[in-house]
Amino acid sequence: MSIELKNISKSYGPYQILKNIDLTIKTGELVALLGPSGSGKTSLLRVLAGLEYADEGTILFHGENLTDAPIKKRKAGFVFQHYALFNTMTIRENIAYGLKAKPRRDRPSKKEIQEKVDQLLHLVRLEPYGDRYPSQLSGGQRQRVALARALAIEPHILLLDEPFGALDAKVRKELRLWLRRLHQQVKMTSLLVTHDQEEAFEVADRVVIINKGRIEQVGTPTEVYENPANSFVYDFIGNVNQVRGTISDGLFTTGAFRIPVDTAGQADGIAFIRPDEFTIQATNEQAADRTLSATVTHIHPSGSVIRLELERQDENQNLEVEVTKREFDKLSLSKNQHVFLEAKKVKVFTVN
Ligand SMILES: Nc1ncnc2c1ncn2[C@@H]1O[C@H](COP(=O)(O)OP(=O)(O)OP(=O)(O)O)[C@@H](O)[C@H]1O
Repeated sequence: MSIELKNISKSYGPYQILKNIDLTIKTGELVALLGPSGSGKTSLLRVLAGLEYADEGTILFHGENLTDAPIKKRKAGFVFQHYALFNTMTIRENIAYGLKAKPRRDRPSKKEIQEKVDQLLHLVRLEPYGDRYPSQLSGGQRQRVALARALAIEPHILLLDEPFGALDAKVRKELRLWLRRLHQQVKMTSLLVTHDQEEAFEVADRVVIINKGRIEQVGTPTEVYENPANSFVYDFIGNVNQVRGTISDGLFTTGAFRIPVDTAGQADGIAFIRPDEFTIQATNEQAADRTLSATVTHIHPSGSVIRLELERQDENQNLEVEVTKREFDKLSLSKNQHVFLEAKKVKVFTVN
């Protein structure tokens, strides 16, 4: 089941919270909607599900116009952050709930329901827990039950709103790998809402970055990480150093650092450089134009990657650099040492 959103807009009173959203989700694709708090992720999901209606625009489910159709017609399975399991029902009963609640003519037989529940318990790896109650499971296990329950009705699309948001970091990590594998098995067209960049990048086929109700970029995790479309996306996805400077006649300059840019004329600019995109030169001479002069202020020796804090010598600015343990040992860096940082990859945006 493919989904197409065309020019979707929505306001609450004077506040426009979704602005001309165009998005296509292909059949069987898992797309993550990623953005800061209040950016409109949940609102978009609700409009898609039929829990809210858009003021403008069209929603197509496999080519069929369901813009004004009620929730039922869209056949969506939901999983929310807070496990809405029925506490007085066993896990089996919880999973079977949606099937038992069907009108008699659509309802599968008792035996079919039992078989379906067995299959789903197997799919979410909870076979031994079918006769327990939700309070006897861990948070992660309960979310797996919630997913099994959502899948029981054989939805056309799966909508996941921060499904692992209430769980601790370790369980979240396990569950997102598990979700990835589950999705490979069931291949259900799915939309995952999250504000966690790592989660979106690890789980999704494609990522949609949303900010203030507008889509900033859509792409595979690699495309978005390697080629952020604008300064918002660069800043939002992962750690990045932002170095302010000026653009003049095709050259971005800050201190002795200069690199060519496509922008013509004069403007203020910001160069974005990720911490792992520097080469450290422990020499006394500046070897290249794209080099910043800096002093090591802190060394955080944490595992195979060493994180360094440095202070620029020509400006009052701190920089963050990451090097492999191997490179760090080779350079034998120490606190207060002066180095040059050569930027291997830089992206400059003009400041509006
Ligand atoms: N029923 C409502 N009435 C008025 N404003 C609303 C309503 N629901 C959401 N909003 C506003 O719409 C904007 C987008 O909210 P939404 O819940 O979609 O954001 P979100 O990206 O899902 O945020 P979070 O990650 O914090 O859940 C927010 O500014 C919010 O205050």
